[in-house]
Amino acid sequence: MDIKLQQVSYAYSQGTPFEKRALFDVNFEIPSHTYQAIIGHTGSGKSTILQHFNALLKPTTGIVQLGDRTVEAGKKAKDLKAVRQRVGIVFQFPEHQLFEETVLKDIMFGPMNFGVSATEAEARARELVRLVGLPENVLEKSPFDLSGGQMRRVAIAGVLAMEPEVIVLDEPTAGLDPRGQKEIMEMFYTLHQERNLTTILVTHSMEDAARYADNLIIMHEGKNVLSGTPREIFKDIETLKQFRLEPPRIVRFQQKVEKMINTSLAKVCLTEEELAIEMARLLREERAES
Ligand SMILES: Nc1ncnc2c1ncn2[C@@H]1O[C@H](COP(=O)(O)OP(=O)(O)OP(=O)(O)O)[C@@H](O)[C@H]1O
Repeated sequence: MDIKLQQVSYAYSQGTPFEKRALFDVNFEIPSHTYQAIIGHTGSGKSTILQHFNALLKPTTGIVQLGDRTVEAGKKAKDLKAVRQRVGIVFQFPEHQLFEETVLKDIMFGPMNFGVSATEAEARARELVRLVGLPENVLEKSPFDLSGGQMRRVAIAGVLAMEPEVIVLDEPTAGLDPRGQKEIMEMFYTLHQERNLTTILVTHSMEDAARYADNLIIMHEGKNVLSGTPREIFKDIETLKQFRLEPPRIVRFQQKVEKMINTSLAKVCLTEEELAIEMARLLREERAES
């Protein structure tokens, strides 16, 4: 399902003395099956936008198109329940929302609430605990007896149990150790590839945005100011600085190397592996010349 925002503005507490405009005429489209990263400095409007992806917030002005459903300022939208099944949101620290006595019940809760049979919901839970990297015996445990990292995985399994077409990830690795962070990011990338899951990652990590996303949407002061592939976006460090963003460490390192050897590499490298390959190519060319 495609998501399209047209001239979307949003104000918190509209019409009160506390009114706070958080989005201004935001326009972009997220085609099905793509992996998008939304990046921007603190307060740029990322969390406000993501709540429009399943109509938790409705625009103050403008139109949000969620597949065949239209959410429009001042109009009543039909059948948002179906949209909420199709778009799963993994909020920051999703483990805070766990509440059932057992992991099994917690993962089954969402699908059963949407009319899935207990047998089917249990089958999904058994498959998903494995997929998120937990042993099957956690199913009978209380979620509150698990470690923070394990609780995070249970909460993610609960969102996946709804079998969404789109998954929205709000800083999904916040607070995890580096190994846990990598495992979770790799798991979502595998899901994106193997199940064609449209993935929207809201992140402060330029490294994750560079490594995983097909396209980046840059937010600044409530507006979408820039969009493009990671290579396009991270090529222009000066523009990024205007939006108070820095490119990934590896791109900054490449710049340092280029200054040292007084040569530009053929492309912006987004990972250490890419930079190593480019440097090896340079060495081969130099050997061939001499
Ligand atoms: N519930 C709220 N009531 C009033 N203003 C809010 C509320 N939530 C967010 N804001 C304001 O809206 C603006 C956008 O906030 P938002 O949380 O969407 O930004 P963000 O890019 O997600 O920030 P962060 O990276 O810190 O999570 C900010 O100025 C923020 O202070």
